[in-house]
Amino acid sequence: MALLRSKLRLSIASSAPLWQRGFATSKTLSKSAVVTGSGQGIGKAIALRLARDGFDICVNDLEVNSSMVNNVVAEIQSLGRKAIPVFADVTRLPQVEAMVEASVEGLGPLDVIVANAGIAQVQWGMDAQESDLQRLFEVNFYGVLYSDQVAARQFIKQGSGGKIINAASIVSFRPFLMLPIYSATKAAVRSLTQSLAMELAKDKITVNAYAPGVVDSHMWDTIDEGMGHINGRPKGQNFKDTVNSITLGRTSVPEDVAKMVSFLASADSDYVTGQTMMADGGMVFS
Ligand SMILES: NC(=O)C1=CN([C@@H]2O[C@H](COP(=O)(O)OP(=O)(O)OC[C@H]3O[C@@H](n4cnc5c(N)ncnc54)[C@H](O)[C@@H]3O)[C@@H](O)[C@H]2O)C=CC1
Ligand SMILES: CC(=O)C(C)=O
Repeated sequence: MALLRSKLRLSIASSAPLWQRGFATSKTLSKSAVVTGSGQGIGKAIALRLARDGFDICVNDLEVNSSMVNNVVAEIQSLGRKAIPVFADVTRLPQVEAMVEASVEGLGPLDVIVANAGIAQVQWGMDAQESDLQRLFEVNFYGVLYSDQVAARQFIKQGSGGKIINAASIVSFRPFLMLPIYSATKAAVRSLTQSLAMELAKDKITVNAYAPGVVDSHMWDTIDEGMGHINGRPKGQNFKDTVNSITLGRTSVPEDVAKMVSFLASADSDYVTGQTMMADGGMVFS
């Protein structure tokens, strides 16, 4: 029965064009998604939202975060969807390859990858060292590129297209003071998203990115603390201060971002590619 189901999934996946496949619900054949860096924060919210949308989820993060990952997996399973934990460092191509392989093995054909894993570092551009550049670009750019490449190869092998969704930021459009190298990595992700959209359209693969504004997550805890070291503001103040430049008058929560990613992962976005879509409460108007 399981074999039949997986053969059925494969034949549906490979025979119907993406735009005819529509949404899966828990009662229909499911789709699957890999979400990198989904042990916490925005990635976790995306993983849970996509699970609610009907996806089975490969939950990825670094092994050091295994307990968080296992909790996300359990939460998804309690929603009635399949989930598997895969510990992989997205800066290492062989680990990304093994991650996608494990996802296909455990959950069936891949439909969506969300290249979400990222890190930030507060500093002045004038102080940035080679090791800072290396670390930030390795995770935020190489990690996204490797995830996209490996997923795209899998989509091409399956022959039915797919959706690549990258983590950009509003700093892809306009850098934040004290986040110069981080901002440059996110501008690079926006550019890569456009290039791969052009390159992969012939394979029925769309490539888009989401650009959050200020999101209450572990990342902003570290940004707030780092900025505090530079400008002396007390803990939490740099985060709070951002509200002054948010049109909707509040910082965001990971679920605000997950709603946009849900759209980008759905059939409703089939005619959208090469876009970096902002979910920032109106901080940057493009
Ligand atoms: N928090 C914010 O305000 C914003 C975040 N973003 C982007 O959204 C994405 C998610 O951010 P948050 O959830 O806020 O961050 P977070 O720090 O809360 O979570 C990021 C996750 O990525 C994982 N990760 C880091 N390096 C990894 C690696 N090499 N391999 C696998 N996993 C790795 C971390 O362990 C962590 O669990 C990032 O790409 C970030 O740059 C963009 C705009 C705003
Ligand atoms: C961390 C980040 O990208 C912003 C815009 O806050």
